[in-house]
Amino acid sequence: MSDGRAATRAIDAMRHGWPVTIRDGHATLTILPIETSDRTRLEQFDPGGDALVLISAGRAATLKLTNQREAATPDAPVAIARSAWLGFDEAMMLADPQFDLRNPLKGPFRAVACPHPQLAATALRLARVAGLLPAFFMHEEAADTVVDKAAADDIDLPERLVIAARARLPVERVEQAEIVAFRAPESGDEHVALLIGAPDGTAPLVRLHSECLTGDVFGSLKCDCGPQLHAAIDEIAAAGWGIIVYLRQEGRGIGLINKMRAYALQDQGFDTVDANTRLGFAVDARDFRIAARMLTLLGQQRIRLLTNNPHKVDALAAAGINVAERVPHRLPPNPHNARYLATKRDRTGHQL
Ligand SMILES: Nc1nc2c(ncn2[C@@H]2O[C@H](COP(=O)(O)OP(=O)(O)OP(=O)(O)O)[C@@H](O)[C@H]2O)c(=O)[nH]1
Ligand SMILES: [Zn+2]
Repeated sequence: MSDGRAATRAIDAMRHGWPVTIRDGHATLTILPIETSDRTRLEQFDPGGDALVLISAGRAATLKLTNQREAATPDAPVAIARSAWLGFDEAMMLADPQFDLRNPLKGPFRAVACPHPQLAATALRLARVAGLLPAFFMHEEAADTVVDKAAADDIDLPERLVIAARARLPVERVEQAEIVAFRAPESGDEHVALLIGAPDGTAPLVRLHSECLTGDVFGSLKCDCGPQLHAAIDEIAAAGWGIIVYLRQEGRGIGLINKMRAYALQDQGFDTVDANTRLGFAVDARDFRIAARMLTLLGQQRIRLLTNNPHKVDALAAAGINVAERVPHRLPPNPHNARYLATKRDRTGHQL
């Protein structure tokens, strides 16, 4: 089993703006997240000015840096050489898309062959887990905090998820309900399932709901999450029994702060897909194996799934869950989320 402590320490260091070394055998790559660093830290990290800047392929495409790359694979991380004028502020412009439309980028940027592309890919993944912009300064000298690539890649593996507690939880829309809390030892994520009604031997009606603080708590009109959650509780209650699997995968897995950044880009006119790509993330960064593991721990491997997203059905099936039926979960649009729903239909394969 890989060392989960080292991976957790790496995430913590990144959030604090401390460098982290990712190691695979003798190969090392040391990264300093741009978002949590500053001029002084950069000076300490790279006194000679010869570190590289690491960004994702999606961000590089947005910045039109891809055609200069040597790498043949379109998803490969992109390295940019620092030059005398590429200081901390300029690197922040590379990292954070909020200024893309306001500030014409300095340049020319020189994309160079990315050292240790596999380690760089792990670094970008860790940024997502840490909820940080996927952009780093990097060099090859070792830092104090070291994590093996295998341990870093394992940090949000669902296999070690366990049931931590369960209790009766009558809720506004249905009194017969029980909440089950799960803990993911490495990442510390606390996922929950709301069991509604009483098992009757049939396949439960299940809703996979990904956390949406803005929709679930504040009633945001930008998305359909809140109404979908409430309608799902009602439908499950009406069906007799079922489960809300509430996944702590805010913003389709990019975290709350990055989702707010995506919203700011949407205010500039980009849709939900392009906003994620401009930030340097996958359009959907969720791992539905977590949901499969939760259902398995609950003893429910044959389900009916409330969703419009065929990808959820495929991902559960790939993780060993028998989805006997997909039940559509459509709700009327409002003026604020109509474009969001149209984008889901037109660009991410939702059956709306
Ligand atoms: N990154 C990002 N995440 C968003 C945005 N709008 C909503 N979300 C997140 O999207 C997730 C909601 O997705 P779900 O309701 O599970 O569903 P779905 O993939 O659309 O599929 P359905 O089951 O058909 O509803 C939540 O984690 C929200 O926080 C956005 O504009 N950007
Ligand atoms: Zn939402």
